[in-house]
Amino acid sequence: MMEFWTSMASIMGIFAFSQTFLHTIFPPELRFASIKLLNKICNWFSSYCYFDITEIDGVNTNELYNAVQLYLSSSASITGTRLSLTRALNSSSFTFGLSNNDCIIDNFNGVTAWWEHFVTQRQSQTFSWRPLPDEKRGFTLKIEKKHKNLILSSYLDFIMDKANEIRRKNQDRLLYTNSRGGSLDSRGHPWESVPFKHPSTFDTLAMDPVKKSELIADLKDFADGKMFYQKTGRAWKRGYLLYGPPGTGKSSMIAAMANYLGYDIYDLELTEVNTNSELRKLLMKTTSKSIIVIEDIDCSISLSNRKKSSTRGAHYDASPDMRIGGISPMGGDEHGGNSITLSGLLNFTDGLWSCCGSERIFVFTTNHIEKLDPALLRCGRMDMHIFMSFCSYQALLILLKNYLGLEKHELDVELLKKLENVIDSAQMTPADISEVLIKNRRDKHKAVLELLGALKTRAMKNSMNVEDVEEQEKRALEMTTTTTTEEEEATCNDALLDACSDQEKK
Ligand SMILES: Nc1ncnc2c1ncn2[C@@H]1O[C@H](COP(=O)(O)OP(=O)(O)OP(=O)(O)O)[C@@H](O)[C@H]1O
Ligand SMILES: [Mg+2]
Repeated sequence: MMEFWTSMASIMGIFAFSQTFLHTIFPPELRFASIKLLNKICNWFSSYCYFDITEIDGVNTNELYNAVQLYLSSSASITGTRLSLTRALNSSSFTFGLSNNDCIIDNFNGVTAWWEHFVTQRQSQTFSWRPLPDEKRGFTLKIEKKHKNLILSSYLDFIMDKANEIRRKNQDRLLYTNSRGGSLDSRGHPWESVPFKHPSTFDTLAMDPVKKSELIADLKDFADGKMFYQKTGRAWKRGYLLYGPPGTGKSSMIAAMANYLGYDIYDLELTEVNTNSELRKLLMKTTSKSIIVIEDIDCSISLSNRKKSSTRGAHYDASPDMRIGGISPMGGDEHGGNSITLSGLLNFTDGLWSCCGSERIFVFTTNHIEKLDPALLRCGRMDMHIFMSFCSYQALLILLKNYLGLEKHELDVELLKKLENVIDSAQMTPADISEVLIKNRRDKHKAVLELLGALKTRAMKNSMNVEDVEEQEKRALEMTTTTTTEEEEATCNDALLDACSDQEKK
C-alpha cells in the first residue's frame, strides 16, 4: 500500500512539473490556438454537431431555453434520482426539469437528439442594467450532422409549439374584465383578471345532443384550423351568437366552450367603454386563444352615433351606424357620453382590427334576437347562431343524470313517458328544472315526482289565458296562507292542478 502511494506521488510530481514546463515554453496565445486547432480537427472528423441554448441571450431571457425546459419536462424518458421541480405563478400543476449536468435522449421523426443541461458559475459580472444570475445555465443539443437541416427547420418549431401547449395546460385560465372601461393600469393594461374556475363542461350542459355535437365539432375544427384559415386567406377567428330565454344555459355554454378549448375569457362590459378607439385598444390587448364575450348585447348599450343622434334627438335610426338594440340606452350620449357605434363594434369583430392576434372566438348573447340590428345578424358576421331553447326531453335526461345520477334505463318507463309528454308544453328552462332537482336531490324518487308535478302545473298554466292564471294563483295563494302543514300545502297544489284541468276541459 505504501509503495502505491509513493508511486502516485511521483506521477503527480511529474505531471505538475510537465505542466509548469509547458506553461513556460508555450505562451497562452499559442496554447489557445492549439486547443482551437485540436477542436477543429475533432469537429472535422466527428459526425455530430452541437447547439448551445443559453438561458440568457446577452441580457434578455432566451425564450427557447424556457421552451426546451418545459418540453423536456413532459418527456416520458425523464429518469434519474434527482430532478428539479417547479410550479409557475398561476399554475395548478408541477413541472419536472433536468437537474445540473443531466442528460436526456429525445426522438423526433426517427432522429435522435441528445440534450444536456449545463450549469456553470458565471466568471465575471459584465456591466448590465439588469443583474445577471450567478450561474450560467443552458442546454446543449447534440445531433448527427446529416440531420442538421431537419432539426433546424422543424424540431425547434415543434418544441416551441409543444411548450406553449404545456404552458397553457398547466396554467390556470383567466377571466378578464374591463371594469375600468378602456383606461390603462400602471402596466398599460386595460383588462383585470381573476383565475377562471367555472365547472361547466359540455357533459354538464343540458341541450339537444345533436346540436351539442355539432358545436363541439365546429369548435374542434376551429382550434385545429390554422392551416385552413391561412390557405383560405381568412382571419383565424369565429363568431357565435347565443340566443334564447333567460336560464337556458347561454353563459354556461360559454364556460363550457372555454373549458373545452382551454381558452381565456374576456368578458367585455360595453357600458364601461366610451369610444370606438377605447374598444379597439381593448381588442388589441387581448391574447390569442381567447373567447371575447359580450353578454346581453341587446340591452347592454344602445349604440348611437353621436353626430346623428344630436340632430335627431332621441330618435333611433336603424342604420348600422346608429344602434344595435332597441332597448332604452344605459349608455348613449345623454347618459354618460358613450359614443360607441355599431360600425365600431362590427369593426371590432370582423374589420381589419379583428385580426390583430389570432385564434379568437367572439360570442354575443341575447334574450331578444328580434331586437338586434340586422347588420349584426347578416350572413357571415356571426358564423353560428345557436338557439338555447326551453328544456327538451333529451336535455332533461342529461339533467336527471347530472343532478340525480339517474340514467334513462333506471327510470320507470311510465314515468318517462309522462315526462316526455309534458316537457315541451311546460316550457321550463334548464335553470328552473335544476332548481327543482337540487331541492330534492337527497330523495331521487321524490325529486322526479316533484319535477313531474311542476312540469304539469306549468303546462296547464301555459294552456290557460292570463286572467285565468291570475285568478287560479290568487285562489292558490289564499289557500296557502290559511294552510300550515306540508300535507295541506300539497292539497292546495292539487287543487290548483284540478282547477287547471277543469279549465282545460272547458
Ligand atoms: N342548458 C343547461 N344545462 C345545464 N345547466 C343549465 C342550463 N341552463 C341553465 N342551467 C343552470 O342554470 C343556471 C343559469 O344558467 P345560465 O346563466 O347559463 O343561463 P343564461 O341563459 O346565461 O341566462 P341569462 O340569459 O339570464 O344570462 C346555471 O348556473 C346552470 O346551473
Ligand atoms: Mg347569462
